[in-house]
Amino acid sequence: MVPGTEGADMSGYAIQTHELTKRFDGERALDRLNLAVPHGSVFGLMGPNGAGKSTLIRLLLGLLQPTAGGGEVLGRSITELSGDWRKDVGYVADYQNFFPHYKVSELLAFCAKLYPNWDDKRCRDLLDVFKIAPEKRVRSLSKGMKTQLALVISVAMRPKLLLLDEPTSGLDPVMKHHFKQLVLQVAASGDTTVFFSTHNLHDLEQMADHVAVLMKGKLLFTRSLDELKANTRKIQAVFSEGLPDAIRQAPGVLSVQEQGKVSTIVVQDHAAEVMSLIEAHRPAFVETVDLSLEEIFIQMMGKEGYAHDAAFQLE
Ligand SMILES: Nc1ncnc2c1ncn2[C@@H]1O[C@H](COP(=O)(O)OP(=O)(O)OP(=O)(O)O)[C@@H](O)[C@H]1O
Repeated sequence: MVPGTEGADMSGYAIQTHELTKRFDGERALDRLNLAVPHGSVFGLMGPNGAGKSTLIRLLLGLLQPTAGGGEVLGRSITELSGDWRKDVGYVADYQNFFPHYKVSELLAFCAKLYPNWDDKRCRDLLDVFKIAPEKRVRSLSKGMKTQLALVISVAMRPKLLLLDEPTSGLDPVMKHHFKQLVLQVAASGDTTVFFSTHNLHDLEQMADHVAVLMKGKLLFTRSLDELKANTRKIQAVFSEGLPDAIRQAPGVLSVQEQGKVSTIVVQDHAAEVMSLIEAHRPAFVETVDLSLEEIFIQMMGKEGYAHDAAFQLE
């Protein structure tokens, strides 16, 4: 086994799901999800309210049982009852449910006994960064402070996998920054896979190297961010007789906009072929322009028949 890949399955994925399905009262919250999260990646799962993000994370943790299909986390089946492997999984939920009457120091002492890889120095350093006073009662912390405490615990346990459910939603801008920096530091070690859900495109762009979009329980697409950016191109071309139909209908064309004689063509995965086709039709002018992640998402959502604003927000 390659050093540092302990806990990944033989195919190098920290998380894999196979036709994973969850119904609540007959309603499908997750619909035949096939997802593969590479070991060591920072994987961002994007989706609007009710898309199924929390349901997926709770299934991965074994807090819910699937209606059909299955999956593996760190090479172990998510339906396996033994909880042993979960000591390697850090989890920051969208709502923290710690023992409210404990002091922060008591909660941390409890965690230190629970997790075999607990790193006390790391824990103390992080409490300083987030300015959480150990003598405070957990119940007296604000929602954002509880989220920070959950991250401190999840990082101090030195997890192989860190699952974060909309982690930055209750944090102020300064704490959001610290939080993201910390997650990136953890990920940079290469030993920890980070899987986080978000509504926010900027979080995705700043943190993730792989992305997936979930809508109404279905996976719309999943890709590495570099690949997504490299393989999606905007081509602007001027044709004296207007855009030929052969180009409009070419494989990989996500959208076409025409303003006067200028055609703007967004193409995915087939940019070289579309470019050759354009040149064969002798345009008066042609150039290729990079797209921002926001533009790429708008295009891909449009291709799947969704309005982009239904899926994500910008800050
Ligand atoms: N315990 C439950 N019982 C019944 N329905 C549920 C339960 N948990 C989730 N659902 C339903 O499953 C669907 C997916 O919910 P989920 O919480 O996974 O979405 P989400 O993407 O995390 O949303 P949000 O961004 O608002 O947190 C929703 O329609 C929700 O109402």
